[in-house]
Amino acid sequence: MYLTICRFVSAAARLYAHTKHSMAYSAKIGPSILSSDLSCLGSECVRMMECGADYLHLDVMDGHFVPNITFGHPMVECLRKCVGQDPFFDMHMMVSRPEQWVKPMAAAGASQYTFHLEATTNPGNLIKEIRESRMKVGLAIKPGTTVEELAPWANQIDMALVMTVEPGFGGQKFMDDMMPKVSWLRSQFPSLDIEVDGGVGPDTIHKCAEAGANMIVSGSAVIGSDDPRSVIALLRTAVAEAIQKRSLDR
Ligand SMILES: O=C(CO)[C@@H](O)[C@H](O)COP(=O)(O)O
Ligand SMILES: [Fe+2]
Repeated sequence: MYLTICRFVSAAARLYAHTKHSMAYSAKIGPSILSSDLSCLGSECVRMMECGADYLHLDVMDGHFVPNITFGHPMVECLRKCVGQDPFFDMHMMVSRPEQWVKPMAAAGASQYTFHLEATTNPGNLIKEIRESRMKVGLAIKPGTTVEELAPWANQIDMALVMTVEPGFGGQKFMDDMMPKVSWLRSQFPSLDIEVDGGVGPDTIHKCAEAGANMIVSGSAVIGSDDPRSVIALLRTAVAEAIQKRSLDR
């Protein structure tokens, strides 16, 4: 009897340790507010947080790196004042000179600075500058960039963003053929935060979750829904279940 209890306790401890290790990352849903009524950005951010968002994904476009213009750090500063200190701002910097906006974005209240690998010749230096500005570091790749190009930086960043559309516009069709990039990254970097962005919603979330993404950006599917709270919950459940399954399979 004593032996049976000991075996049970040690198996439970192993399972706990295993799960704890593989749960180094968790399911997080970040609505992209680009899809909302841009005249009401502050209240839309508040509404998304009230609907259960884990973070807010803010798309900055400069009309040069991508063929569209959105907003810059003055808007981020206003949004920070509007929502308070708590919400995590993931800045998706679709800009040609990402070095230029590190300090202004940090001062405006950005939490994470996600820049594009294609936009800089010196990712190492940019990573250092972002850290010195006390923000987390995200590194994004466009659909045409291979994941092997991102890999050398993966141990220095907090999050890798695999774009699942060509950056520039919300409401585009999800590109399934980006999923092997996510699977490869998950296999090589088991505890890295991996984000997907573009065309992600209830119809495409399972592919992202199974491939190993844990940070999910969703614009039109969440913001355009009559019930954003349920969509956010559905997306999070799909990702959490996939994480749990992976931890049991290992
Ligand atoms: O960065 C981008 C587009 O460039 C995204 O963040 C989109 O804004 C997401 O919107 P949906 O594709 O989910 O509608
Ligand atoms: Fe984005």
